Amino acid sequence: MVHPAQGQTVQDLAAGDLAAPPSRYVLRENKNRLTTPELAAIATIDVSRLTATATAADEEEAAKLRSALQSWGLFAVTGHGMPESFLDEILSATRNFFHLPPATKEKYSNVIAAAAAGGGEIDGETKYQNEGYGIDRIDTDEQILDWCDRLYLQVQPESNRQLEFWPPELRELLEEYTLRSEHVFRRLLAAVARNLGFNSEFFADKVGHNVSTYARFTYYPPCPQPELVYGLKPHTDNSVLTILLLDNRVGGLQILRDGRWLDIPVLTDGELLVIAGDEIEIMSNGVFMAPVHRVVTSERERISVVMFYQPEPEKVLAPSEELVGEDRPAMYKRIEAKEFGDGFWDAFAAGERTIDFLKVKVVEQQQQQQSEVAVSTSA
Ligand SMILES: O=C(O)CCC(=O)C(=O)O
Ligand SMILES: [Fe+2]
Repeated sequence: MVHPAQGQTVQDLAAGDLAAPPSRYVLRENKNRLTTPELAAIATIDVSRLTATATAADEEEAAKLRSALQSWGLFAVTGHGMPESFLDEILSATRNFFHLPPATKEKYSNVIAAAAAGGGEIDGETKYQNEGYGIDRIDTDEQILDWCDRLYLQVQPESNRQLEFWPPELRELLEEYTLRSEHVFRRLLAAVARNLGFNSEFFADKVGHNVSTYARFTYYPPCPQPELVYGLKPHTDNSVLTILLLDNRVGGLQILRDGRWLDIPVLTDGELLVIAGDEIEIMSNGVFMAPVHRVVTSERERISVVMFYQPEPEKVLAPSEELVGEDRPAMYKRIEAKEFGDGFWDAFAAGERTIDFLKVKVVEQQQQQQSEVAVSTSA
């Protein structure tokens, strides 16, 4: 059972002049920052140069994209056509939203029936819905909580928008950002397909033309002892690709590479970050891997605005047949995009990757069978 008081936002908690974070947030082992991580040397890709009729110079950009996806699974993006002033406006509006009085933000609460059910306490437990403002879902008393609050909204398809969760001061900006960042997503998806030798529409057809897009505005309050907590625990994204607009003042995003955590540098103003998600890993049969990443906090507040591009719910996620062969067996089982998406939150609360939590990866089983065969033949 989860104590209802756990539904308190981190921002309210942090405003209470704490000497140390409460134990629910404190990591059991020091998994966080014993040493100062190195900076990740990530590539910057000019998306305006990712075209189907590429010149030799543009081919270089496409090659850079492939190498970035295969090495890091993440890269910075320029040439997206959005003015720096527009991105700044989104960041400022996001900061302003989180600085509104608690009672104003409560109107968008992700606690189910906050008003009707007396703070959302149902059968002694706090119930959360995905969309809205608050903390991420708590499933168990053992769960170590992340040092962040968020506003989570479905932005596409438009017919699925639950506008009662949309703060008026973010609405127009989000509408425009949704259109513009989908353009970037589509361009990248086409380039990723061409990179693997397919036509531009190859992945677009698989994910559908009516993608499910979610926006996550995250606020990481200043933390009195940042080394004890996660801003956001290690995870991979539930997305084909994720487009991130990051705080241009404070870093904190880290990526796991070869067993070590590396800092993603604060981006140059006007740049976006792109991360490969679980769905592209499955569809590419592991040619492109979703990188494990996390956020560490500091004594300074930090914000991010993240767009997750997911396939239409009824689409089936599976390794593309063209990428499966004798030398590369299918590494993932087929799974409906909706089932995969629903599993994400269970997995996230449990601190696991959805791919592992839902047992979508099959390669280990095959390897296990092979090693069993090896053992029985050598015996
Ligand atoms: O805030 C960030 O920098 C990254 C957030 C993130 O990884 C996510 O929302 O999935
Ligand atoms: Fe993420």
